Amino acid sequence: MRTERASGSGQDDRREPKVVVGAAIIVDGRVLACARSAPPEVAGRWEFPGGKVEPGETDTVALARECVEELGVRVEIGARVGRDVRMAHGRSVLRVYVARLLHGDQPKALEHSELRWLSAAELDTVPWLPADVPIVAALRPLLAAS
Ligand SMILES: Nc1nc2c([nH]c(=O)n2[C@H]2C[C@H](O)[C@@H](COP(=O)(O)OP(=O)(O)OP(=O)(O)O)O2)c(=O)[nH]1
Repeated sequence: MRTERASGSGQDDRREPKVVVGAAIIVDGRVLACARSAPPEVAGRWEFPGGKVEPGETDTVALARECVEELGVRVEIGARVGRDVRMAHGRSVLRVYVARLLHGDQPKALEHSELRWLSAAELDTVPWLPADVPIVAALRPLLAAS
């Protein structure tokens, strides 16, 4: 007989995965790629700016907050890029949206070690985090068309 495992908080392990949102900020056919500075196991890998959706936040609110915290920019969030990608043994998913810079804001590396604007042809020139790879593939035709 199958028994349900419970976590320390009393919730069972089949609850919805936590969502990490990322922003594919596109300007003139290039997307902003960001090199992680921490923690050590992912430092030097590249990602989309973003982070965990906190309780009570929508994806859009979380992404706008993270773009201010990490880059100092205001963004408008658009369409999804690719599908949710499972991470951390299925306990969380990565969900990426197209984003547009507002009010002439220019991204600054407030938390990342480096920022680069990559064209479709340059997407493979940086080592992306594993979960980002299928999303980068979905992004390529969008960049090429823009
Ligand atoms: N932001 C972001 N995180 C990603 C991407 N791809 C990927 O595997 N991740 C992973 C790395 C981290 O384990 C997790 C997000 O953690 P985070 O540290 O960015 O989130 P956060 O800003 O909310 O962090 P914190 O408040 O818990 O410190 O998702 C991506 O493209 N963007």
